[in-house]
Amino acid sequence: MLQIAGLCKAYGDRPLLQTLSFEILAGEIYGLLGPNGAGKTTTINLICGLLNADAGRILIQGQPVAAATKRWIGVVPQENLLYRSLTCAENLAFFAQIYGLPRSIRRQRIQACLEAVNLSDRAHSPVESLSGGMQRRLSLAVALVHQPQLVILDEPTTGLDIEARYEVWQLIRSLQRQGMTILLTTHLLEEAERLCQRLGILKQGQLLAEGTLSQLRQRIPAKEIVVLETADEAAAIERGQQQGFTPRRYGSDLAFWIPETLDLRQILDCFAGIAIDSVSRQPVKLEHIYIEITQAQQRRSPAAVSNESTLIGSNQIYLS
Ligand SMILES: Nc1ncnc2c1ncn2[C@@H]1O[C@H](COP(=O)(O)OP(=O)(O)OP(=O)(O)O)[C@@H](O)[C@H]1O
Repeated sequence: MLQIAGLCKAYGDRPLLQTLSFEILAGEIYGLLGPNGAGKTTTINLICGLLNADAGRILIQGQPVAAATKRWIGVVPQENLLYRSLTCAENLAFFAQIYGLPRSIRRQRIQACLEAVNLSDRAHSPVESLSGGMQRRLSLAVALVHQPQLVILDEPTTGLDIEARYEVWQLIRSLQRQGMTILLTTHLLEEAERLCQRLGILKQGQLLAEGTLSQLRQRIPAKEIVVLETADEAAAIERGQQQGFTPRRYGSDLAFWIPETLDLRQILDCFAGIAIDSVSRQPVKLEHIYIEITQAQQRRSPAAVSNESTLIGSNQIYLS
């Protein structure tokens, strides 16, 4: 559906995208992940034809970006681009007109789009009276009005509460069921883990890794991750390494990759003689993989692991 090959883009003399290449298959949800400033929105703007590349190629259904390909794409930008004083139906009518939808089908498309995002009962409500979640759903309806084949969602649930987020996730899945291809950027790794079939991890304009979750998971050869709280971290790191555990720091947590499944008693036995205040065990999650990939360059030694703060949920077991 979408092929990107050798894409380069600089802002002034500052290179941003550096020979970026990836492909999105028809019907999949592809997650483009990466830290702030990695180049995700720039990539989206290039796909939409809002920016011109310095080098490289973008093909949408085999066609280079042009007026025709723009009609195949629906975009939900990071910020909702809605007319706040107009109603939901009026906003959709405006964008339907911009896309040149014939008057004869406009009304029916507007109704279908409102229905698709569960806003039929708010058709005549002004945007400014809608909750944040409803406004986000209306943005999605706007992106669908011209029946695109590729839907691009730039951080679709940032700032939404959990219920609104679930609703948007449900909508995204229903778009996929209807045969649409979806490119999604997000900082919410749980969102990516739940929705995306394949993921690309972008940093400083380069794709550091790409694949399904299970392919990316191979970056961490561990059955589980154990987080220890101890006053004697140096001794714990040394002991962990002697046991074949790989130490990592996630935020302020000292963690170890455990290559086999051990019960709590076996874990404690491995650290016998070291005062351990608590042990928590976690499955390997996308958060761990993402940190491993994006911080690989910064890591100097196993103990000097990153201080970048990332919180990872845990089932903490406190001892005594
Ligand atoms: N028009 C522009 N002129 C100059 N620099 C720009 C322009 N647009 C973006 N940048 C810079 O390019 C870098 C990448 O921006 P971009 O918005 O593509 O990143 P991103 O991965 O989407 O980040 P975020 O996750 O914060 O949205 C940033 O440092 C940004 O400040």
